[in-house]
This record gives sequence, C-alpha cells and structure tokens, in this order.
Amino acid sequence: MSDHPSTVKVFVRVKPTPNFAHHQIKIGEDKKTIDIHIRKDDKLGVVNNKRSDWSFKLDGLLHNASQETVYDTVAKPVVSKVLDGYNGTIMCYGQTGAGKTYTITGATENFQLRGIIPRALQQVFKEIREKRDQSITVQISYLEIYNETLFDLLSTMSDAPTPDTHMTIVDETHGVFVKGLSVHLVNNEEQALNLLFEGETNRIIGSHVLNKNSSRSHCIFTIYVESHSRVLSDARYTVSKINLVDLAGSERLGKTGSEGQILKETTYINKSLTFLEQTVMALTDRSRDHIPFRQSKLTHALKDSLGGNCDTILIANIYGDGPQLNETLSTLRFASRMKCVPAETVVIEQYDPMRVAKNLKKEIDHLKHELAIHNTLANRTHVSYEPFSESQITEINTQVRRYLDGTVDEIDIQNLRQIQEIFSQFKLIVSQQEKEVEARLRQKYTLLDKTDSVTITAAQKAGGLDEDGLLVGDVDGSSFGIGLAPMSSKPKSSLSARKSKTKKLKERSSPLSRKDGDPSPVLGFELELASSSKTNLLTASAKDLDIKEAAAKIPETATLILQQAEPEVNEDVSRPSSPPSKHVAFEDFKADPGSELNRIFKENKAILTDRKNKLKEVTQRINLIKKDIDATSQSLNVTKVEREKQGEPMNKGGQGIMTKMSFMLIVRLKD
Ligand SMILES: Nc1ncnc2c1ncn2[C@@H]1O[C@H](COP(=O)(O)OP(=O)(O)OP(=O)(O)O)[C@@H](O)[C@H]1O
Repeated sequence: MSDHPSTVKVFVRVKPTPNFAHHQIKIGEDKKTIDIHIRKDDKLGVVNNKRSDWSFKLDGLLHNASQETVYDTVAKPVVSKVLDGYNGTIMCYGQTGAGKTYTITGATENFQLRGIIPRALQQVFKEIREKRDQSITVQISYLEIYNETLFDLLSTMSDAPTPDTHMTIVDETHGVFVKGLSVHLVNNEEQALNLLFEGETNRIIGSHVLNKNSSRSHCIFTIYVESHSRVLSDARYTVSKINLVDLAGSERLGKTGSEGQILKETTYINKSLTFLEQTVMALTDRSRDHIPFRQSKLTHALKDSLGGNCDTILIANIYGDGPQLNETLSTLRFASRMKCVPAETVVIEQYDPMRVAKNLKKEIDHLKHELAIHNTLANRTHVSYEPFSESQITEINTQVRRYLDGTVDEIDIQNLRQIQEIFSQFKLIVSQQEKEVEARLRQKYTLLDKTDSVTITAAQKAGGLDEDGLLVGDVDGSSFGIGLAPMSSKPKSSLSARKSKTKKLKERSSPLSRKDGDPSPVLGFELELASSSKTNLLTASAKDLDIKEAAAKIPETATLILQQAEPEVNEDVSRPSSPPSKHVAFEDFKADPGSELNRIFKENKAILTDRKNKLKEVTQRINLIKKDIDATSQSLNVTKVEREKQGEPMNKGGQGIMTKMSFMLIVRLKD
C-alpha cells in the first residue's frame, strides 16, 4: 500500500496487449512509476506539442496482473477495513474498453475472471463468519447514473419500492444518501451475488465503435455494513459502506465517431467526468472552502467517497497500445491529480439507544442496592426513593404551609427527591398567592395597560397620573388618606421591591417630601405582576383598600409603590373617556418622551442649514473662478491669433519666442 496514507491511493492497471508500446511506455522496476514518451513525429494530436516525456508516480502498477492479484493488492485491505467501521471507495477510471468493468465486475463466464465486486462480497461474508463477537448486517444498493439521471438497478427486485420512485441525492451530516434508491438486506454471499446479476442485466448498454458492448453509464455498487457487538452491554456500533464505482469511458468525442444517441451519451459522460476532474482539483487545494460537488449527479453521489473520511482507491485503466497513448496520457494525468486528494479515515461510532437505556437501568438498579445497604447501616430504613404518591405530595404541601405560617420551625429533610418536592410546593404556593392578590386587586381597581401610551397620556393630562405614570387621584372625588403601609407589616420574603422603585417609594412616602399646604394624601400605586404579560397600572376605584393586607400578599416579583396625591384631582382621571387628537398626542410626545429626539432633530437641522449656506458660498466662488478662467483663455486666444497674423517671432535657433503678454496669461490660467 501507499507510503502516504493521508491521500487517495492510485493504481494503474494496463490492459494486456500483444502490441505493447515498449518504446513509449516504460514501467519502473519498483512497479510504482510509469514513463510515457511520445515522439514528436507520432502525430497523435498531443495537447502540449513541446513536451514529449512524462513521468507519473503511483501507489502501484498492475501490468499483466490477474484478477486475483488486482483484488489482493487493491481491494482486500479496504474491504477488510469496512468491516471494522471505515468507509471505502474503489473507483475505476479510464478510456472506453480499457478494462474498468472487467476490473470492477469481471467476466461472468469464468469464475477465475470474476472482478472486485463478487470477490468483495465473498470476503465480506467470510469475515463476518470469522467475527463471532460481532452481529453484522449487510445491505446492498446498485445505482446507475445515465445522462444525468439516476436509475435504481435493483428496482426490479420484489422488495424494492415502486420502480418509478423519484430519486434525489440528499446531503446528511455523515455523508450523502440517495433518497428513493432501494437498499436490500442480504444474509449470504449467494443472495448478494443474485443482486449483482440482477443489476447487471438492467444496465444500459450502448453500441460503440471502440467497444461493441460498452457501458455508457456510471455505476455505483454499494455494500453497507452495520456491526453491533454480541456483548449486549456494549451499546456502541458502527455503520460503514464501500462504494464500488465503474465510471463510464473517458474517451474523447471525435475519436469514437459517436453520433445520435451515443453522441448525447458521450456528451453527458464527458461533462460529468470534466466536473469530476474539477472537483478533484478543488479537493487537492486545501485552502478551498467550497468544493463543487453539486455540479453533477456523479460528483454529488460521490461526495463522501472522494477522499475525506473515506479510504478511496482509484484504479486508472489504460491500454498498453501505442495508438491509444493520447488517452492513456490523459487518464494518467487525472490519476496523478487524484493522488493529491486528502483522505483521512476515522471510525464513526454510534450508540444503540435501546442498549444504552438497558445499561442505564442496570446501573440504576445497582445503585439502588448500594443505597439500601448504606441506609440500613445508617439506621434509615424508613427512607424511600420511589416517586411520591398523590397523598405524599399533599402531605409535603401541608408541611410547607405550616412552615410558612410558623406552625412548625423546620421541615425534616429525608432525601433529594423530597427536597425537590418541597421546593416545587413552595413555588406552587407562591404562584397561587400571586393569583389571589391579582384577583383581589382587579376586583377593586381598573387596570391600565402600561404600554398604551395614548391612554396613559390622556390620564396624565387629565391629572390622574403623574409623569412617571403613577396614579395621583381618588376616583370618587373624596380623598382617602390611608398613608403608607409600614414595611414591618409585610413579611420580608414576600415583598421585594426593585431598587429604583424602592427609592421612589421612599421619596414619595417621606413626610418631608410633601409640600406644605398639600391636601390630605390619596393613594396611587403601581403594581407589576410577574404573572401578567404586560405591566399594568392600577387605578383606584374604591377607597376602602386594605393596603397592608394587599402588600403582605404581594409576591417577591411584584412591586408596590405608594404615592401621595397631587392637589388637582377629578373624578374622570383614572378613566380617560377618549384618546387625545393626533396633534395633541404628538405635541405631548415632543414635550416629554420625545424631547431628546426633538432636540437632536433641531440641532441636526441647524447643522444642515449651516452646511447649505457654506455650499452656496463655495459654489459662488467656483463660478467666479470659472469666469476668470474663461476670460483668460479668451485673451490668450486673441493674443495667439494676433501673433499668427503678425508672424511668430523666432530666436536664432529658429524656435518660436513667447511674448510677455502670452506668458503672463498662461501663468494666470495655471493659477
Ligand atoms: N485485464 C484484462 N484482461 C483481459 N481482458 C480484459 C482486460 N481488461 C479488459 N479486458 C477485456 O476488454 C474488453 C473491454 O473491457 P471492459 O468492458 O471492462 O472495458 P470498460 O473500460 O469497462 O469499457 P466502457 O467504458 O465502455 O465500460 C472486455 O471484453 C474485457 O473482457
């Protein structure tokens, strides 16, 4: 195998011929180099007519090699690795008739001449029999790409989906798969070979000048392997595949004399092989972000088989005959490019969820036993770790309520599950209390939507709310002066005002902040309820609010702000009857929330006016200069015409002399 395990491996197989071109094709003694020499007078239409010698270094040269030797050298190690969870691809590339199908599938008439696919199937099932500790399943699919259309060569099998199922190539995290392509489970070599023969008979064959039975399509025979350990506690398993690819001939159009349907086929083949070549070029350039796999069906289908996490092997099939040298050279060029494509394989292990669950259950049982022993030793035999029943949950809820109202000082902790249940009962009680408080407040007050600026502005204008959006007024017209509920009257844990709000609360409730002469205080407050999606303003509609009680019930997430009343209060304050007009609303907006925007807008307007004035000045100046230039040019022209009339003065050397006037005008023009 290759000394460079990190790239695609490339082998060259030479088709045996009695007319081997010894003078033009030299195979190195190391069986890893091949030199091509084309004499300039060969007239083969070689692309670069300046060059006549080429040397290619490969991973191996198979000259006069038997089918068995080819398989053992090229395919055996890759097939073996597939059974260990690695992906593999063996691909035959070359001119029509050079031996691609012979190499991949082999000759059907003679068992000794069978190719890589039947031998691979034989090896797979032989190794499965040997791997007694693994439970391995094998599946097979056979895809054909003909004129950029996908065909399922096994669609005629009874277990295949309907033959006209539309197929598409789909990209997935771990590679590509062909949606709609039938995949068949096989239990032994015979079943697998039957699928191969079924696919072969379905292959599209086209007649051709160079090879009467030349296959005109790309074919991908895939063996999928899924391997699970027979040890049930081992949840890991591997899924891998090997693609055995028989590409269509890479010959040129002109040489094969194709026409009609064959011409169309050849055009498609050439196109897809050109795209394959472009993709290979892109893959060799490690700095490339984008590889154009989707250019053709072939490159898209081979996306996860061209290097990357795949043991990719290219077999370049060539003729040994002199007249085919031009195509041979082209095949070898492609092969040497392919050799630069990086390929770094790793096994992608997956986990069987059923086995993982089983293992975890076993582990839990084991730990439960351990815990039971531990509790017995610690004299805690009554402790249970099972999920709580309804009655046990009700009992915990009662305990928490008792703890909250002070009937018990502490709750006896038993285990983690019980602690979690205590917390969830705390949460439940708090949310119930929040709802109760909200319901009670809703009974007594009308809620204003805090985001409804129009209504709030109207309420503010009417004097019902101050600029911070707090209610300042008694809806009944008669003040209710209950003052501020002392903080000590609320349980600390149940009321936690946010810093800013608390500050506001202090300022507003302080007797020092009340102006002399203010009427008796009325109540206004803002309540933010954590449970409601919008923050609401509560406006008082009754004067008999027991604020202490309400405050005591307000959960931590709620904020209560009490405020002294402003003097001007009227009955309609809390419920503005209709929103203000657009103009009034806009003026209000400019006066308060939009004042900063208004200021910036005015400043920008002043800057713009200033710039416009400057622009005007500059434009005027430019116009004056332009006029001056025009006048100077005109004078210069007049001077020139006069000089021409009078005859141009010359110096002794016969060169023209410029007049002082002209000189002055030119200097001015330059200025
Ligand atoms: N190494 C070889 N030894 C003996 N016969 C060979 C060898 N290679 C190819 N042949 C014979 O050459 C003929 C053409 O080979 P094959 O069909 O494999 O070519 P191909 O490259 O697959 O052509 P196409 O591109 O048209 O599919 C076949 O009859 C095949 O048996």
